[in-house]
Amino acid sequence: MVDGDNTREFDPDIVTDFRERMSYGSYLDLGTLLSAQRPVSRPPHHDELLFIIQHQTTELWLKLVLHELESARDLLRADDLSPALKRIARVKHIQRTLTEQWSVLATLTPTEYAEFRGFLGNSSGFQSYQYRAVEFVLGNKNRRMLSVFESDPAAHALLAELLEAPSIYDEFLRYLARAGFAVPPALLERDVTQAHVFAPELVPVFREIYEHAADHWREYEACEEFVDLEDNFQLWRFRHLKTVQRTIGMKTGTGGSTGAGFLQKALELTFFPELYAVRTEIGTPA
Ligand code: HEM
Ligand SMILES: N[C@@H](CC(=O)c1ccccc1NC=O)C(=O)O
Repeated sequence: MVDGDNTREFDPDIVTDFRERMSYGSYLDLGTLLSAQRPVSRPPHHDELLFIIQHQTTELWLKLVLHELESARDLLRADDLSPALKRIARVKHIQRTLTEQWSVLATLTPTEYAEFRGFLGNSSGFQSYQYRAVEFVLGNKNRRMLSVFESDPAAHALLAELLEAPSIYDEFLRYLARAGFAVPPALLERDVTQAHVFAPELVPVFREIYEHAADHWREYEACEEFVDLEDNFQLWRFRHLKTVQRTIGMKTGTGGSTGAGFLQKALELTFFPELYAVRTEIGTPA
């Protein structure tokens, strides 16, 4: 119960002396985290803090997404399907948060944004290496993207490593092959530095899994998790496009692209096309 003055008494053992103890702020390195919001507009524009924090929180969540997806990929390689699915389940929640978060930035009006946009120079989300890393881990490889990071050796090295490594989908297909499914050998030996392209010969493998789900329950669940991942990723892209349209209309992007038109084309990129193609065939004669 609280006192009549609507304050709460400290419990007797509440710790208040942190001279020699780890505190909340020191554990989380809040000094570093909370000094990293440095508006560039002059005089500082009120809304630039929103813009910075929206991006920084996205980057923090992307860091965790990458951590979980790389781990899920490695677990698949080790035939540890259940823990891999646990990782993916977490990623899905983060994706939902990231998609929901667009509503905060949508409170930035076109007029407000135009007042500080000029200070952003050529910086753009196109240069987010973590976003690109997530695309690579999911299998949408594109060597050209590395050129953006020539001046950032650490980012370049990470992307180069992920470009050369099998994606989470490559590892899933290899897992299925080891489990006895007739995954086309060409897919297992493909050049993993290239984007995965639709392979019609893979669709019958998924058809078998979906039409005999009771016999392949774990694989069936895994397939649906992958579809959820792609679905969520596309929802984020769509919300980005819609936010861009309402904020800068058809203006060209600070990164040098045509802007909304360029982002629209990203909606046609696909990570796991065979998992969508199988839907057309389910329940039709073989
Ligand atoms: C008012 C808000 C925003 C506007 C007007 C905007 C605009 C744009 C535009 C025009 C592009 C195309 C590249 C270019 O020429 O610049 C782009 C790309 C991108 N933006 Fe944003 N953006 C906004 C917010 C965000 C936020 C909050 C994020 C989160 C990190 C983000 C991440 C990205 C990414 C990852 C790309 C590359 C997409 C791709 O390659 O398909 N953007 N943005
Ligand atoms: N490309 C955006 C600028 C922008 O949104 C941005 C600028 C710096 C850092 C991140 C950004 N976010 C997404 O592109 C524009 O053309 O207005």
